[in-house]
Amino acid sequence: MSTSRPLFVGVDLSTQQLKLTAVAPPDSEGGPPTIAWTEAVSFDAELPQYGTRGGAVARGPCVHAPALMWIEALDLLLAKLQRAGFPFDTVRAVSGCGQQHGSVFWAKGAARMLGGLDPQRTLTSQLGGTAERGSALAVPMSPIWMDTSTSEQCRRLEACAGGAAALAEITGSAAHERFTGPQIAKIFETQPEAYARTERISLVSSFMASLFLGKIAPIDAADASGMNLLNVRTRTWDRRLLDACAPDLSRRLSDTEADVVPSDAVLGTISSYFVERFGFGADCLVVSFTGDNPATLCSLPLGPNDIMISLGTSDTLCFSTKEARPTPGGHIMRHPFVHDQFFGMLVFKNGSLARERVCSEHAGGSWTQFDRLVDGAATVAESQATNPPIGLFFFEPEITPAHPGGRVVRWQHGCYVDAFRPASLDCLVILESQMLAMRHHLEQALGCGADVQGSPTLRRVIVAGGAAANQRILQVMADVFDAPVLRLSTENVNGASFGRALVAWHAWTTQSRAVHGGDFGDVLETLETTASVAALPRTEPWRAERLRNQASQLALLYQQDAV
Ligand SMILES: Nc1ncnc2c1ncn2[C@@H]1O[C@H](COP(=O)(O)OP(=O)(O)O)[C@@H](O)[C@H]1O
Ligand SMILES: O=C(CO)[C@@H](O)[C@H](O)COP(=O)(O)O
Repeated sequence: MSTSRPLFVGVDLSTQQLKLTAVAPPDSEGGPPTIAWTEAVSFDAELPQYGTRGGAVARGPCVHAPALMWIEALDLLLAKLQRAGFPFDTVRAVSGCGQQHGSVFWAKGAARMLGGLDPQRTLTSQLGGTAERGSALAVPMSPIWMDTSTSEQCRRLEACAGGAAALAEITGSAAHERFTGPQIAKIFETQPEAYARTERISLVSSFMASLFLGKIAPIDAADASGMNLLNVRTRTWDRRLLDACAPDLSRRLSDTEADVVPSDAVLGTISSYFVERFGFGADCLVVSFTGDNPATLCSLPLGPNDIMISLGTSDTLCFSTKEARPTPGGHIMRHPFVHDQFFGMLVFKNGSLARERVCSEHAGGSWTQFDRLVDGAATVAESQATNPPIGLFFFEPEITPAHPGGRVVRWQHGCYVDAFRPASLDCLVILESQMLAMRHHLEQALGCGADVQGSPTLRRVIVAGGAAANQRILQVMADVFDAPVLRLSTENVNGASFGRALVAWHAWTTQSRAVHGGDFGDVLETLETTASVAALPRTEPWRAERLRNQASQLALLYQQDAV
């Protein structure tokens, strides 16, 4: 074992990139851990041969990603680190996460292939299949969270449970097209031979863990909550729901006594492939991987009455809750580190990509120019407090509220318009509409009994994700939620991989009974010193009036445009 400063790694296989953060524990006990290294591979730009846009291949409602691209991204990520002199031998533990709900179908023989990889060759060249042996993947294109093609399977699953509310009572969510159970059902129905050839099914998170582990990794409780298959209270598969999706599903999902493992469980040591090819220590631990949203929860010092908003490809809003009280449009999932608790989540699909679209239409794709247009519109906002413009920017099918998409609705001067005057008002109004939509749906969720009390007792919003770099977005967020918006230090650009690096550290110290050993919550508390206020709510009365009017008009647009 190397004697230099130990590092702990978090890997995030999200929608558009594979990212890695390595953290070093604090020099003195009690301080915050520091980021020692970051690296990323962008799917579209660095692996163009797979033809993805925003990390996905879309054909109508079917949105998939090539699982082999994800494998090649790991080859590339580690090769980049190797070229940069990354000290692999100092890594004591690896954990990680992945975009939620997506599934990887391992072909028969895949587990054997994972356990016998040749360190002289890349993962891609071996798992992608060779002349001598087939691919490790039974289904090359993995359905991902942006897929909306499983409405029929969703209705069937709800019928099997006794309705949408009954399914939500069991699994924490009504049936959602992107959830893994309906997706598996569709693969079974449309590709029965591929399903028959499937040895195991992983989530994107447990798929990445499997590569590091050299065997198929178990699914963790937090990410399993996004499948419509897990009884969210007992943490066991609901056999009736499994059978409603596909035959012999249970043995394809787990092979151990427990159906799912805690999201911070130590799964074993790293595969000898990584030891021999890159120089990881043979005793480097692999700690359970989870979904990217629960992973972000592992990176923020979230206190009572705080909410987390992650602005990744999707916009998501999460809060901790002691009780599982599912809400109609939201999700209740197992908490990633407080094992007897849950978290509530609202997901908005038209998040960053919708903002990017507006940015490209009006600002030529430059965020600096976009910001100028937001500022320009903000100077006249005061004069529009009584009858302010508002819109629905549903370019893609929306999750919250459920909407088929392909539609932008603009409301100005009391009527529907095709374009705002000036057209660049889109830049400010999309931000206001997105944030007001979050608040609207949070209030509905709170009405159903979440622990967070809501404005005005909402204490803080803590943000993460790529778009959290944008000050204009955070200012509108602070105004709408009427609460301070905090961000961790700007170098901490990827909360999800950072959070999992912290989990890796905590799991290692707990296992080795070394320095730390306390609660994971204590680790997160040390991060308070790195959090700073990025935006405070502005208090001019006209602004409150504008937002109030926009909120009521938005609720009306929802009703009028309801499907
Ligand atoms: N300055 C900015 N302003 C607004 N959005 C931004 C800015 N910088 C990055 N983004 C957005 O961040 C998104 C990527 O965030 P990220 O958290 O890396 O996504 P994911 O984890 O889903 O791959 C991009 O789609 C981009 O639109
Ligand atoms: O579908 C969901 C959560 O339910 C998405 O939030 C995915 O988990 C993708 O995450 P990002 O890549 O946008 O972070």
